[in-house]
Amino acid sequence: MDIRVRHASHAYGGLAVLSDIDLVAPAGKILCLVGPSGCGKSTLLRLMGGLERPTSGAIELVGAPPSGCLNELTFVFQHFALLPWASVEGNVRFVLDHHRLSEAERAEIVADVLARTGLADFAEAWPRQLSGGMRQRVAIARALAVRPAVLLMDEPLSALDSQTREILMEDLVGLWTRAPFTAVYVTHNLAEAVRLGHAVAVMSRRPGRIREIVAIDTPLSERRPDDPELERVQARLWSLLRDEAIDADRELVDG
Ligand SMILES: Nc1ncnc2c1ncn2[C@@H]1O[C@H](COP(=O)(O)OP(=O)(O)OP(=O)(O)O)[C@@H](O)[C@H]1O
Repeated sequence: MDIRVRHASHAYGGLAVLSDIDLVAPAGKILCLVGPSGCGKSTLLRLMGGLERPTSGAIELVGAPPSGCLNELTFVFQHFALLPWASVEGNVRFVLDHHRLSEAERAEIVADVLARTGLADFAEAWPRQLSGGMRQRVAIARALAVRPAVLLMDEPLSALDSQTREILMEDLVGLWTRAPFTAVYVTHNLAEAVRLGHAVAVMSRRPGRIREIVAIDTPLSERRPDDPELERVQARLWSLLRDEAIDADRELVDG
């Protein structure tokens, strides 16, 4: 399923946050959104997910959802928001509770996503026993359990240390390579954007506009941290962002 943003603008009261965003997140690809602090990345993601309505313009879902889709749009946030009183398995099971599924179907989905995210041996563990990386795996497993048409990810790795981030990036690439999903992925981190994005949409400072969409052709599974082509793309992204980021930073200090 594609998610299409049609000339969307958004304001909070008198604060214009997004201006005339026209963008497609194509089915089966990961679209990264980068931009200076406060430019409206999370707001755009929330509009895409239907948590807010744009002040003007529209958001459309186009095409058929994947087979077995229980929720078309699912979020993964920076903070994992796991249920502390439920085990890993219980946390995943929870999102299936209000869907009409047999017990066997439910068990199959839970076992499948726990295996895909490397959590099969941790099914009985409690969130408090898990490292940050493992907790975020649970959040990803929970999101995948509903077989979403589009996975909306808001800085999912930014609370993690750099080594864990690297491992989870490899996990996400593995998950996508084995079973391609559609995702919109907000990040501050350009290295993450060039590792995970089939395309990277660069936003201007607030009110956020799309400055440019940079496509990256290297297959995800062939991307390495020190790949010179990716370093070149990352430098290009930084050249697009640098002045906007400096101005956004000044705006926050002055404001
Ligand atoms: N619910 C809200 N009510 C009022 N203002 C809001 C609300 N949510 C966000 N804002 C403001 O809208 C602007 C854009 O916020 P948003 O979180 O979308 O930006 P962002 O690019 O994701 O920021 P960051 O990179 O810092 O995470 C900011 O100035 C923020 O303070």
